[in-house]
Amino acid sequence: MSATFRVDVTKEQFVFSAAHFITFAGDICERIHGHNYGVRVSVEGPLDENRYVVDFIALRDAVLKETQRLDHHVILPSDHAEIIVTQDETETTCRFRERRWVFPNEDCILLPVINTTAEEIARVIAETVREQTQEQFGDALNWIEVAVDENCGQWGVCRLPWKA
Ligand SMILES: Nc1nc2c(c(=O)[nH]1)N=C([C@H](O)[C@H](O)COP(=O)(O)OP(=O)(O)OP(=O)(O)O)CN2
Repeated sequence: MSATFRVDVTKEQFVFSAAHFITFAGDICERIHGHNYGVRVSVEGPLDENRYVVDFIALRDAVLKETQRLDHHVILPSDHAEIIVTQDETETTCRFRERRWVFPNEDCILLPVINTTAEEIARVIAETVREQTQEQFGDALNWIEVAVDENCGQWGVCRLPWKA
């Protein structure tokens, strides 16, 4: 069997603090609460002329850009069937049945997810990092995986093929 190679990057700076709430079991909607999310990223592929899969630093910087974008925001889903998010010039209003939350626009990040679970947030980070680094890293890689830790060891993980 031939060798396979992968890089894993996880840094203290990858922690982002954000508020969210999810629905589960059909109609239970959590109270808004926060997590200090942690992130790990992995990429698998052949070694290049430097004997790298990819440069740690370039991968680190792409993830940092995304964790910094999410840090200190309320993360809301844009694709949930019942959490309805609307925005006017200044405010973001979020409704779930009879409940309503209102935030300044600048405090919110809408993600293209059904529910803001760790798995879904991992997918969004993986898609964004893949898109940002694809030109630089080329197309020989096999996959990218992002893991998001919601609470000291509760990880949601998403692996995407390198070629979208
Ligand atoms: N597979 C997943 N399971 C759960 C997710 C998730 O994203 N993926 N998310 C949640 C909730 O968001 C929940 O709020 C998790 O938060 P946590 O603080 O861990 O909940 P606890 O009740 O365990 O909190 P304590 O601080 O430990 O009391 C649930 N499941």
